[in-house]
Amino acid sequence: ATPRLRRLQRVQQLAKHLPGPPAWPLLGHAQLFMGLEPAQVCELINELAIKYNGTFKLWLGFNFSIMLFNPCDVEHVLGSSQLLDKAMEYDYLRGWLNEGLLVSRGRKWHRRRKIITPAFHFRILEPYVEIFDRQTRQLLKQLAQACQDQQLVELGHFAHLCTLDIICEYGKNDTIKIWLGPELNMLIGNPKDVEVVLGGLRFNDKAHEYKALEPWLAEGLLVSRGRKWHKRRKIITPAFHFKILDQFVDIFEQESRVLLKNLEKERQLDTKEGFNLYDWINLCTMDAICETAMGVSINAQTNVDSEYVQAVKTISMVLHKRMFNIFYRFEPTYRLTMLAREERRALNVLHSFTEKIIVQRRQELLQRAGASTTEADAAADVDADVGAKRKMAFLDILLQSSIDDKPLSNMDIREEVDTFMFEGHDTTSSAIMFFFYNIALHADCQRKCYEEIIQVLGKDKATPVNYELLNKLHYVDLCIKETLRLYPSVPLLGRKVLQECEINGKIIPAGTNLGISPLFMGRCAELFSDPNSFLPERFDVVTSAEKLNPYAYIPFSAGPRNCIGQKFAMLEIKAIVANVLRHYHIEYAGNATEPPVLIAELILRTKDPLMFKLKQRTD
Ligand code: HEM
Repeated sequence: ATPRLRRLQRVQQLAKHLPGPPAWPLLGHAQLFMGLEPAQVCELINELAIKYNGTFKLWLGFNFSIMLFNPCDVEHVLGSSQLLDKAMEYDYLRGWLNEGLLVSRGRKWHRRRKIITPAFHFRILEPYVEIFDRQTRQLLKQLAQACQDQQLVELGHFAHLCTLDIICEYGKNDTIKIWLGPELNMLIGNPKDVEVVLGGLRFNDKAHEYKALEPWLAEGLLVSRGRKWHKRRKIITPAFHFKILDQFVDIFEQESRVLLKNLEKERQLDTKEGFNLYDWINLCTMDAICETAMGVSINAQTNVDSEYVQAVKTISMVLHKRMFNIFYRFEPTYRLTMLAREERRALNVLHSFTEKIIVQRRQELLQRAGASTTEADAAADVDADVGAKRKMAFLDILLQSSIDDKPLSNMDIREEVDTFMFEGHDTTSSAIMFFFYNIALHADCQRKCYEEIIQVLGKDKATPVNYELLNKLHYVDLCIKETLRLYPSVPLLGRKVLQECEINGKIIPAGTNLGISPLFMGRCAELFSDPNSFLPERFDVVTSAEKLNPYAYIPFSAGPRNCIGQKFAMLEIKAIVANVLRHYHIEYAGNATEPPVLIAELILRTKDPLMFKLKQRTD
């Protein structure tokens, strides 16, 4: 027998004498845990501990564990200087923590522990107490408010915001480091450093967190790197040319008309608590991006239950969870979760849909290339079975592009189209929702927006918006910019340092993650006067005294890897808000004196939905 087999035989021999539930061949006790929710796993372990008097064995396949609940046993293990190595389950942490103190062993652990211990000396901890105190008071205020409102208090959430505030406290105005195990993260808070990072191509690689996007977006523009990114960016840039955007305004117009119908139903319901505007806007922006990116209508606004719409919603939820919940970060354990199963199902729907459209459109283009001009024109008017229409700039440009004289494969195109789908709808809907929130709270701003819209578009509500008219909405433009300062749709950007480098005198080691927060910078008093007030005029180049630093205001990021879709986004937002505002006066139905609790995930959102009421305009 091999040494491994001999070891297993020995384990099996000794295990026989230990208490524990009966085991199945090969599976061991794994079947006991299959399909259980995390809370049920804890309950089961608790029951087994009681049943077997504090000590029991568990076979998970060939993996043998003993669970110890008896204080004498616990003392023996934790008090020992021999039993210092961590269990196999900790290996999943290595992808993130590498050999940080938590998982390291032997001599390495000893040495590290020795040098890290002084960092927790009371003299070092003492100055932190003031920060804990201040942040806890803030936490208490939130809790007191929650009790007053008789809400159920979700402590975990408040605690999370409190720790975020502590980090921001350190980072005020500057660049700070945060160690997560051996992984160094730098949070960059000053525009000079931001300029070095975003202003060139040296820091073009995205941070580790973006990996969660790969199952859906593969190597699309948002996550790709190096030469691939360069070449793709070059061929995609023309897709956002103003002549192409001009055609899309029709789509924005049509989709906002459908939105108006849905809003009218909500207005007629006229409930006391108002309604969640975000959900309707999100469906509207999903319709708009689907039609502009792929040329097909999914009719999300009229068919919320469609498989594709549900899959987009599922995948957005999965991405949020994977990026921000540590339990879903480690691939091997993640693969076994229900979430992973949901993700696989949703990806299958999304990828098959995109592929079908690409294949079909490629064939159409080939047929048209081989046909005479009149035949081609006739074919151009026929919609295919998935409802393909003629305005297909994004997909068309990709299909007609080549890199190194080779056309892009279906997979190449799919990743870019999926990237548009992802980047192009939650971002704009978040911006539109916060826009309405801000102007609902600032009656004067709402009035000015409305007056400008009427002045530019005229009184006839049936007049469609177009590219030229939207560009004349100057005051609306200022309100959108100010909204994105206070509520940037992408609250955090991350880059990875591949080689040791210098940022304004600071030497940054290779492997560091760089974090830049448009949300934090947008509210920094050193960068914006009266930062918490909604003051759209600050962006007016003619009247504003404030000179804005392009690296302080970065909702669309900045530099060569900025948002490629920003002009598209501004047009779409303007088309939707202009159409809604000329029909309705917007009222905020929540508590206007309390700012919403923000959750800075992949896309900025509020803890509770923002609720609105609408009043039909009769003038
Ligand atoms: C208010 C709306 C939007 C905001 C605030 C926004 C913001 C951003 C930000 C901050 C980035 C940089 C991300 C990073 O470095 O990790 C980005 C990248 C990107 N955005 Fe947007 N975006 C918006 C709308 C759109 C739309 C409508 C589209 C497409 C139609 C789009 C397509 C992209 C793409 C493809 C990238 C990746 C560019 C690259 O890496 O070269 N975005 N966006």
